[in-house]
Amino acid sequence: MTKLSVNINKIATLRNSRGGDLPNVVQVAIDCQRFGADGITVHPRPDERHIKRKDVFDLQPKVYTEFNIEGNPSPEFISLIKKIRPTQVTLVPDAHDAITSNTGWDTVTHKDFLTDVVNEFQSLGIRTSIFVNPDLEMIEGASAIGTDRIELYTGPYAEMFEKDKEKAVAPYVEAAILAKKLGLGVNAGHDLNLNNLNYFYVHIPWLSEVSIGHALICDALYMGLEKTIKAYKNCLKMPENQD
Ligand SMILES: CC(=O)[C@@H](O)[C@H](O)COP(=O)(O)O
Ligand SMILES: NCC(=O)COP(=O)(O)O
Repeated sequence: MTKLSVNINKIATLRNSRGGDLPNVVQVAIDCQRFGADGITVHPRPDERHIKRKDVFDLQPKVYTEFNIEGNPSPEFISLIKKIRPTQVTLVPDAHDAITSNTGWDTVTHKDFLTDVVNEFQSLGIRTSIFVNPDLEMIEGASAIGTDRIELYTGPYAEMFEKDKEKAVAPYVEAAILAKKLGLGVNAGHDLNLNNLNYFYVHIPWLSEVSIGHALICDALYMGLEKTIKAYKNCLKMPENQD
């Protein structure tokens, strides 16, 4: 079963816009889980533009599904993860001023650094995932590091999907096949939405998890959070006439 982890960064964006506590990030996380989310993802960035360090501590006791924390493994981030002990940590190479994640790791150049970080988190019983582009050399590099999973950066897939869906998904299928062969779990995320998600899932049905935030929260403005989460979960099923 492919799990849906709801990224609630944008709930924090809305809350921060007025400086109060509305919407309440913890209550939304509780409700997302009640509505069927298999996990909650947050990405506490250094500038705290949305999810703040305090949010992560407030969320920790209330996330009873899977808690996935994403971030660039700075000393501050590593310290936070060691205190929180989430289900999973997803390592992303984001620059501090990046508007959003826009590429995966060079797992060859950064092998030694990432190996140390992965070993440290795994020694604490935290599942590790490394954010990568669908580049076979980078998948092999991730395997050499010893990570539990990779997360395929699906921004380019989403962009190409609108023009040529077969061309969009092809490199991801190849990367996911290699990852599976190497014994890596396969997560995916970034710019997945109700339009492109099922096509991606049908071509890579052994996906462990998709983490989705921006489009899901935007859809919820029109459909409501419960109906939206159910709609995204429904995309993670094979069409009825296809076994
Ligand atoms: C790693 C990833 O793709 C997501 O965490 C994405 O970076 C969301 O971050 P923002 O919500 O800050 O755009
Ligand atoms: N890892 C991807 C994620 O958590 C959410 O990305 P997006 O759906 O906000 O683009």
